[in-house]
Amino acid sequence: MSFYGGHKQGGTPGLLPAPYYWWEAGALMGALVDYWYYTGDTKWNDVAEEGLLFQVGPNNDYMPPNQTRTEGNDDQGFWGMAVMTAAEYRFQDPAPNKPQWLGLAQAVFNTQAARWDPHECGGGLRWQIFTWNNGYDYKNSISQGCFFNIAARLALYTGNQSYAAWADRAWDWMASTKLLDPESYYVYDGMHTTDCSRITPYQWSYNAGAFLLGAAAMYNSSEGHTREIWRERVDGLLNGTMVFFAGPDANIISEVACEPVGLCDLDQQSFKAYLARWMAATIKWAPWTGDRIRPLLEASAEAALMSCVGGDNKRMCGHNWTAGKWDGLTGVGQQMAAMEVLLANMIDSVPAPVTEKKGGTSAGDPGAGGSDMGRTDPFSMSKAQDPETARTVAGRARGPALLPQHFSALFERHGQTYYGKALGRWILLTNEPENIKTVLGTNMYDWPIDGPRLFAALPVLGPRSIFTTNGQEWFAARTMMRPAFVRDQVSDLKCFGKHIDNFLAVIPRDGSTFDIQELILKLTMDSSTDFLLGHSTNSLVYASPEALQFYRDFEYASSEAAVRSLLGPILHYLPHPKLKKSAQRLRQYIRFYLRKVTDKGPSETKDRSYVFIDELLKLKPTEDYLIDQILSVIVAGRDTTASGLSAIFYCLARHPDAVKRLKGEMAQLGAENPTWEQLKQMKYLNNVIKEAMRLFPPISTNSRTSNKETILPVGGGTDGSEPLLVAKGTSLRWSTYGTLHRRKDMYGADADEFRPERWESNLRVGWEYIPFSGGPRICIGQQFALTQMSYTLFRFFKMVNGIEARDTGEPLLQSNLTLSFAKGCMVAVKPE
Ligand code: HEM
Repeated sequence: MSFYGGHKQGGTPGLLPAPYYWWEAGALMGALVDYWYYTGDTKWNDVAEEGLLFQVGPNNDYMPPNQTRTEGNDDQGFWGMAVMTAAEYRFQDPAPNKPQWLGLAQAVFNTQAARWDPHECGGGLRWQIFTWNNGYDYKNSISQGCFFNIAARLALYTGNQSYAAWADRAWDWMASTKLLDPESYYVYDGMHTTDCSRITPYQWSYNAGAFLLGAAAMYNSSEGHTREIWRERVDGLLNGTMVFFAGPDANIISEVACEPVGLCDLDQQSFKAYLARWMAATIKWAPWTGDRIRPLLEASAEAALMSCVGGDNKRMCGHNWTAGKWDGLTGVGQQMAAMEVLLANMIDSVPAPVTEKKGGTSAGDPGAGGSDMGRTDPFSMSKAQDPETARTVAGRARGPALLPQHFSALFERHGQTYYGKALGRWILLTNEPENIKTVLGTNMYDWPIDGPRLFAALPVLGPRSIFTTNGQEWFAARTMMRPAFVRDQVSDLKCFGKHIDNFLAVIPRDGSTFDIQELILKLTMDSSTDFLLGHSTNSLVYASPEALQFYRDFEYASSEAAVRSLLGPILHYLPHPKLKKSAQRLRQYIRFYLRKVTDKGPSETKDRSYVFIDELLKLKPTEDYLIDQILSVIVAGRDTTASGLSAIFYCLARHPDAVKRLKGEMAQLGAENPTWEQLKQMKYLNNVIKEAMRLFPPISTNSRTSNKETILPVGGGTDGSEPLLVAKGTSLRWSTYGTLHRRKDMYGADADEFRPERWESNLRVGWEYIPFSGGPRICIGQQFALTQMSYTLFRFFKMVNGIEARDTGEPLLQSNLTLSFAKGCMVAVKPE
């Protein structure tokens, strides 16, 4: 502790002096927690607590302002692992008004899961968080190791399977890229995203250790066959770890990549501390490993002690333990490593780590870190930051992370209409139905689609689509499409029914957990391509390579488009060859089917009365114009319907009472599949849909930009009740999610609750309920979407008896072009 000055006057708690990096201070705080755990000596507890809390940052997720400029995922990860240990060992809990250990670890996990990057090398976390930092193009094993380690330990501590699913994902990616060689279990340093097959072959002891402990946690929290798999992996990793043991009996830890040649840098001089720390901890969760690990720790501790005779006080430890003497090096890393390996030998005399159910006291916060997720600007801190514009990389795509409380709090703090700054640009935010009515309805020509809203759609849909045009051009596109959505077309359930059959066929009925959102996304892609083109992608059954490519391009293009909408015009004019290529391929796919019809006559699908493409062709538009509009309708209808359906299942999985009522209503219809007219009559079913779309509106936020100086009816004056003069070029944003749709003055004190019954009373809503928007540009596919959703619900609950939520806590939501569950919607069904 002589190196640490954070607890002294003038020092900063949680910081080591230069040249030590911030991450190593996090590791040191973890070492202090270990010191107390093994010895019972509380001397450094307050120092550790102070340091751990001082560095949390304004969003309580270890992204403090003075570090974020250069912060990597591994840096943040080391702090995350330190607080995870504090929760597991029941280290003194902070005062109730302070962030708690478990919640902090969850915050680190959440922000990192949101950075999972499927676009380069098929997944993984980048080393650096921010684009301009050296190392942003590198995916290193320690970043994955920290993430895997925390996810696995959170799964064990909380029992929540979604953490385990992420640990699995991280493991699978490491194994598939061979960064963690599934044969030898060696863990290599990393790879550049420019060449994902070229691995940097260095092996570091902390990589092996981080995966070893994580695998032990996974073993401990799993059952049956999965448990056996993790047992094998623990053994494999332990075998691989042997590469770090040197000396005559190959039983002394050595940093083999640099130590023998005396070239370990300051960071590397501390790595052995973590291998020793995690090997010892592994024994608690995977007890059979003890027989192999104990002798290694004992020999290493003896050797380390021999090196602790250096420095002026003759008590400083060296780095090379195989030398049998002090090697002339001193530092925090050396001290920490020697201490950890010594403590590790006492593993059998300390209590087992606790879990939430078995003795844990640390309070969790599953949604923690949400307001920092995907922050791309290290200078903007939480208070000034508009969470709607934050970016995240999670699950299937990127999007801002959303927390309803956060939105409401912003309006409570600033008033119902206020100016805020997002990524350096001023925008006007409103939660006033009257303002939204003006912008979308009465005064829509002053508020065209432009600015962020336009930049989202342009790269994929081009400048002539119904989504990117205004005035006459928009009107022409809408007029052309309108006949396609008349009642007869919308009520034709034949085409959709086929895809519902495929959807129901892949639902596991043995009570196992699955992600229903993923299946719904496939369902809506299959049905919308079928409806529009007369040919389905068939992703639920057998997809052709072209269809699969279309699916992938679509996912990629919509996530990139969302990012571009946030970053605005600058990014828009920069070349983006990958996105361009994706958009080209999407168009090519549609062109192929279009040409089939133009060459051979109306679509080959004879069992259907109606195919969108056939109808539009009768109007003789140009090919490219038609492609623009077809792609627009896929964008408009596919993810939105999937988002709505996922929200419905999410809510029903938590409300068995509602499922019971729904099934009661369904029972009155008999055994046949319902007609469109019958579905319309089902009051409760329709209220379920309405209520889920209130809480989780698929288009969670929207915007328009003023094309002249204009007036909004409210938001001005000292109390915001007077008209507000708005300058030309103002971007106005509103949010249905979290604010407008949850206004307590409209929906009552239980506005955050799912209660379909609320629609049975005389609840009269106008512009406070706009999942399908309003005014002349109201969603053209509203009836179509509602029919698909109600039919899906009906068929689903005809097949199963109930649905059960398999993820707990606040949902982690993200908003791309549409709202989705960042970690999927994990459920299980009860067969009829
Ligand atoms: C639950 C499902 C759906 C939701 C929540 C939804 C929501 C919306 C919203 C909020 C808008 C207004 C966007 C804006 O003006 O910025 C919109 C527009 C539109 N929607 Fe939907 N939509 C859904 C399904 C569909 C489907 C299935 C289709 C077609 C098959 C569709 C086609 C369109 C089109 C073409 C527009 C543009 C209308 C215009 O600008 O005139 N939507 N939708």
